[in-house]
Amino acid sequence: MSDSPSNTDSSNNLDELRETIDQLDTDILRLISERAACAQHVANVKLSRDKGTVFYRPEREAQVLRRIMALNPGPLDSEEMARLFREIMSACLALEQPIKVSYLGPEGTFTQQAALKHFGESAISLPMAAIDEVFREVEAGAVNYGVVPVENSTEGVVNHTLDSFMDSSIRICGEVVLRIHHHLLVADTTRRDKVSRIYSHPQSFAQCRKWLDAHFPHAERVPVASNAEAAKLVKTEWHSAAIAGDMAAKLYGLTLLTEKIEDRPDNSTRFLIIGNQDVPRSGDDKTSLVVAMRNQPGALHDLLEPFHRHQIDLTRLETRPSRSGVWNYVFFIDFKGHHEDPQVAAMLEEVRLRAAEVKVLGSYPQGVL
Ligand SMILES: O=C(O)C(=O)C[C@]1(C(=O)O)C=C[C@@H](O)C=C1
Repeated sequence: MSDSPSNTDSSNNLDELRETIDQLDTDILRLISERAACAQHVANVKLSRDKGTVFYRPEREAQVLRRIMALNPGPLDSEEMARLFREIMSACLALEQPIKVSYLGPEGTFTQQAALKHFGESAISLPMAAIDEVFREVEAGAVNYGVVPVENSTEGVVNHTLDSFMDSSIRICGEVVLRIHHHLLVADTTRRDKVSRIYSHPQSFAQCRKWLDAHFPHAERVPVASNAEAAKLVKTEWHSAAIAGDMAAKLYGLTLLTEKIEDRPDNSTRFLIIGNQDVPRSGDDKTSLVVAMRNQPGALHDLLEPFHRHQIDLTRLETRPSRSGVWNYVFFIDFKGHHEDPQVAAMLEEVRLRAAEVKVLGSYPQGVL
């Protein structure tokens, strides 16, 4: 079949456009390679200054990503562009030092998704069975960093994570916020009209409660240790479904029977990056503290008053029972700013005078992606 004139025009045009793309790809390839070689030089400079240097620099990564987002001319949106640069930096860092990251597993959990979002695909991610194991691995130096969930916008705080900080010297090096989309998943063998049992993590059941009440009021809800575990179980039972995310669906080859069944469309979870390093200022930081107050009237007011006076923006305040005495409480506080900012340092000085104990868990860049 011969091409009509207009087809010939457009195919010539297509050839030309593809040639342009080839040229651009050649340029991008050269530039990424130059960037990677530059990161290798950076590694040598770091090593020549300090043998025990840390290669991963959260504050610098946040600055790189923020700059790219600000410069982005489009048409790709800034988040998409930052994700591409995230992967380039991840590969550059892996040239300097392969980074090992433990996360609350098993494979396919939202925490793994958060770890990949933060560190990129070049990091080596290792699943742990429990939050305290993630802490232990980091403390023991078996991995460089850990990723644990800390709060969900629908379900609130993850107490296990807060409690683990009380007996540990671990620092917070970063945060990452993930939009959480839950799907109803089935296997090829599932009889879709006969679903009588649904597996999921208790938090996910809570986040999809209204949808389940409306669509599966009679199905048995079976809580399991993780969404990935729920996805695995579905493979073995013809009358069961699971609630889990994209990663678990992909990992276990399940089909999305209904997508995005979470009750709140803005459902998101915040994860913390834990490690052994103090992170310098990035220009847009947060700090987390744990504070024990003496058990006396007005203690909470006394604690918060310096924050107010120094105009420091609190982003979270949680109370947990202390482990050292009955009816003693500690406060977990997040606020905007870095502990080296003069205003924050002055405020902390005053809080230290009022509190029985203050521990700075870390100052770290606000989540960028
Ligand atoms: O600037 C550095 O310290 C680098 O090592 C380079 C680089 C990058 O690729 O931009 C890589 C890893 C660090 O975590 C931060 C940035």
